[in-house]
Amino acid sequence: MNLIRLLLRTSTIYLIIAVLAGILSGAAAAGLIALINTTLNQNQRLGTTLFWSFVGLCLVRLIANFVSQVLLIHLSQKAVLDLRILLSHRILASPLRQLEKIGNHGLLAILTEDIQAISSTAFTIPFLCINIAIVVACLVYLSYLSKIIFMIGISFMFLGILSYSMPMKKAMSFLKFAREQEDKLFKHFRTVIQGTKELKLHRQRRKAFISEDLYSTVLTYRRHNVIGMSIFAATASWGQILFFISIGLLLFIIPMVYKIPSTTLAAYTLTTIYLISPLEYIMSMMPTLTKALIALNKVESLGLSLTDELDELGSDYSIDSNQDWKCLELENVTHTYYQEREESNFILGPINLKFHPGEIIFIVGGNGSGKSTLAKLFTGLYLPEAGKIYLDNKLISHKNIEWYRQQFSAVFSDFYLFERFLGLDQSDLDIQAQKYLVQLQLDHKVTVNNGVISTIELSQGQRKRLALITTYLEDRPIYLFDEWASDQDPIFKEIFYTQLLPELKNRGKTILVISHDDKYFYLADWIIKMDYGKVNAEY
Ligand SMILES: Nc1ncnc2c1ncn2[C@@H]1O[C@H](COP(=O)(O)OP(=O)(O)OP(=O)(O)O)[C@@H](O)[C@H]1O
Repeated sequence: MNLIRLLLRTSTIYLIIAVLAGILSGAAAAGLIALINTTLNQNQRLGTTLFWSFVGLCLVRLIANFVSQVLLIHLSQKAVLDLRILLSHRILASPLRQLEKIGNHGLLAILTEDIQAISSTAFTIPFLCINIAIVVACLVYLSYLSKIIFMIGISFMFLGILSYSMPMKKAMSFLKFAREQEDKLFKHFRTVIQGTKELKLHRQRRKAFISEDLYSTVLTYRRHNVIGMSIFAATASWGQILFFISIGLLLFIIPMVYKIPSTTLAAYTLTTIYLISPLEYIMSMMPTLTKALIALNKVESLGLSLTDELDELGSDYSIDSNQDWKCLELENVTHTYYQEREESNFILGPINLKFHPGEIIFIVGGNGSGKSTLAKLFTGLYLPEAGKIYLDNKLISHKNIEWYRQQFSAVFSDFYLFERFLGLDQSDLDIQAQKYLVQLQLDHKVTVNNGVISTIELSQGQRKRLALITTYLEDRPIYLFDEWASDQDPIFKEIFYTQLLPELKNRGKTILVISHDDKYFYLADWIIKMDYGKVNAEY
C-alpha cells in the first residue's frame, strides 16, 4: 500500500488517468472477445450493429491504450526524478549521525538502485491495471456463459494463487538478501574509485581485493538474484500449466458428467486462451513489484521514509545569523558513539563550556580524543544526547536547530568545496572574493566570475584556502577550523595564525581552532583540552 501511496503522491493525476485509460482499454479488449464469440456463434453474416460495435471497441482499445502508454512515459520519468529529489531532501533533513551510520555507499545504493526499483513500478502499474481489467471482464463474461464452469475456473485460479504465494515468499527472501549484497557492492565500488592509487601501486592488494572482496560479493549477489528470479519463473510456468489443465478439464472431463452446448464450450475455450496472456503479464510483473517493495522497505528501515511528510527542520524560524550574540553555553552536553561491544563505546562529555564574541579558542588533544566530535556537537550537526545548549539563553532544540546552525562557518578536516559560491547573494561578491584571493595568495591561480570559481583542480592546501574564502564570504559570527593549517606550508601557517585569526577576532568573530600546532597556542584566549572524551577548559 505504501508503494501505491508513494506513486500517487509523486504523480497523482497522471497515474489516475493512466489507470482509468488502462481499465477502459482492458474492458474494450474483453468486449471484443465477447463480440467475436457472439459473431462466430451466430454462424451468419455480420450484422450492422455488431460491425459498428466492433469498430467502436477497436477505436476505444486503440485510443485508451495509446493514452495510457503516453501517460506512462511521463509518469515513469516524473516518478524517478521526483523520488530522487524527495530522497535528496530527506537525506539532507536527516540527522548527520544517522547518515554516517548508513555510509556513503549505502546512500548511493539508495539513490540509484532503490529509487530505480521503486519508480519502475510506476511504469508497470497502468499495464497491470489494463491486464487486471481484462481478466475481470473476461471472468464476468465467463460467468455469464455458464455458472458451473465459471466456479470450476475460479477454483483453479485460487489454486494457482495459493500455490504461487508460498514460493513467492521464498523468492522474496532471496531477493532481499541480494539487496543487502548490493550495499556491500557499492562499498567495493567506492574502494575502486577512492583507493585507485593504492590499488594501482600494489598488484597483490589489487588482486586480493578483486578476487576476495569484489568478486565474492558479485557472485553472492548474482546467485541470490538468480535463485529468486528462477523461483518466480517456475511459479509462472506452473500458473500457465494450470490454465491448460483447466482447458483440458473443460474439453475432456466436464462434458462426461455435465452436458455443455458446443458453442458455450468454444466460447469458454477461446476466452480462457485469451486470458493466458494478461495473466502471464501479471505474473511476470511480480519480481518487479517484489523488488520495489524490498527497496521501499530498505529505504524506510534506514529512517529515510519517503511516504511521511517532509519535516523541514525549524521552518518556522528565521535563518538569519545573529551577529549580536552575547553568550553560547554548553551545559552537561554528551554524545556517545555506540559500538557493537558496549565496553568500546566512545563517550564525549559531559561538556560545560561558555563562549563569547571576539574569542580565539584552541581545541587540542591527541588523535581520537574527540575534537571533531565536539566540533559537530558545537555547530549543531549532532544534537546533544543529554544536556543543553543555550544561545543567549535560548534553548537549542530540534525546532530551532536549523537557525542555530546558521551562526557557524566551518572548514572541517573532510570539507567539501563547491564549484561556485552557492547561496551567497551579495552584489559585490566577485570583488570581495577577488580581495580574499589576493590575501590568500590564490589570485594567480583562480578567478571568480559571477560567483563561479574558475577551477577547483588545485593542491589540497590551495583548496583549503578556497574553503576559507567561502567562510569569509559567509560572514557568520562564529568560525570553526578543524586542522585547517595542517596542509599549509610553514610561511602560510604563520600567516594564518598570526594575521588571519587576529583579523577575524578584531572583526568580533569567535574562532574555534582545532590544532596540533602548539607553537601558536599562545595566541588563544583560552584552550579546550581533550583527553579521551573528557573536556577541560584552560584559561
Ligand atoms: N562516525 C563515527 N562512528 C563511530 N565512532 C566514531 C565516529 N567518528 C569518530 N568516532 C570515534 O570517536 C572518537 C573521537 O573521534 P574524533 O574524530 O572526534 O577524534 P579527534 O580528536 O578529532 O581525532 P583526530 O585528531 O585524529 O582527528 C574516536 O575514538 C573514534 O573512534
